[in-house]
Amino acid sequence: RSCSGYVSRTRYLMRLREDDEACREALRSGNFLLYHKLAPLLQKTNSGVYKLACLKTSDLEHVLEKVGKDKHFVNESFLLGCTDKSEPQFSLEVGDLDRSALEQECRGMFVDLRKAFFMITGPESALVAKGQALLRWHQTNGFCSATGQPTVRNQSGSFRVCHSSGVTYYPKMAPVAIVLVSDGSRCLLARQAMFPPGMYSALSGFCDMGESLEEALHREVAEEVGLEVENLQYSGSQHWPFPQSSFMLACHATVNPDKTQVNIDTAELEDARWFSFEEITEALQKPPRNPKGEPPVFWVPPPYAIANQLIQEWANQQQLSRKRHGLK
Ligand SMILES: NC(=O)c1ccc[n+]([C@@H]2O[C@H](COP(=O)([O-])OP(=O)(O)OC[C@H]3O[C@@H](n4cnc5c(N)ncnc54)[C@H](O)[C@@H]3O)[C@@H](O)[C@H]2O)c1
Ligand SMILES: [Mg+2]
Repeated sequence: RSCSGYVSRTRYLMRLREDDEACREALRSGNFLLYHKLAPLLQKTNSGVYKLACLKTSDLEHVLEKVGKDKHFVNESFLLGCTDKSEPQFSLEVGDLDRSALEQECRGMFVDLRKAFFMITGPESALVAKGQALLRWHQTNGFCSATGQPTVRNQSGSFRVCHSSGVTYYPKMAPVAIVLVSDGSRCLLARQAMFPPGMYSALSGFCDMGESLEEALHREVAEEVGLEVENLQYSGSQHWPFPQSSFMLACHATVNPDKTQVNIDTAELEDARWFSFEEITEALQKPPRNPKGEPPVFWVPPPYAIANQLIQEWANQQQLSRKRHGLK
């Protein structure tokens, strides 16, 4: 076998996506994430931290039986991926079943994704977001927008098809450009009125149809703060589940240090300000969110958000150049 574990897992998933029969077979040895009206099921571990609940097929069938649902309901699941051991992972919406009975049977609780996402960590956050995104997409694409006829899913859930028009629909993400603008010694962060008190983030905006990432970045910065950016540098990307599936494409950019006067689009932003290296390093060390009742202090998005990665990279870069110039 010349295939690496990664390649063989990828090929296996490819087959499950395309081959209904193979996917139905895989449901027999699956790991299932449950969602109740899109809220994922979490379980508290012995050490008191929360983890994503993951049920084996036989456990899920047992739970379904207990709450009075046919075990074939398992077939309504959607394929998400597979574990390192090539165990297929699925998500299943159980919103029509009794919530507290399920919670009791599974010894867990359904938690709104906005909370759950930050209660669990690392790769599990990405998985729980992906599971919800796929369920939501299927729930909102049940009909063909050309004919109004019902669409039919394949077994894995990698697409839906309208047999009347022949149109195939694939799950979608909306591309978003996010950019951390620097003037060389300060970086520009902004807040929307709906952000939690005190939180500032990098500038962002949905890409328009037909636009490149570069065009979207230039346009968003011009629209939101009235500046012209240059020296775009790609940093990374992530799927972001709020409010719905966004595909975040993150870059750094600079402005001429003589042209830093911001002119805020107040319809979009409540505030936009330049922050010093010292302010940023302090914010990066602060735990997110203010204790209740205290006046808002400046803080930045938590580590899992790609905005945090951009801010962290900028701070590292500043630190390096300060060292080079003999500053502390
Ligand atoms: N992960 C992160 O670090 C991070 C940081 C900042 C923003 N975000 C995400 O980026 C996305 C865009 O943020 P924004 O508010 O700056 O966008 P934005 O500046 O484009 O403003 C949002 C407005 O754009 C319009 N719009 C255009 N296309 C849209 C589409 N496909 N879906 C929804 N609205 C669309 C709507 O009128 C909406 O009110 C959001 O999903 C947000 O949660 C993620
Ligand atoms: Mg924006």
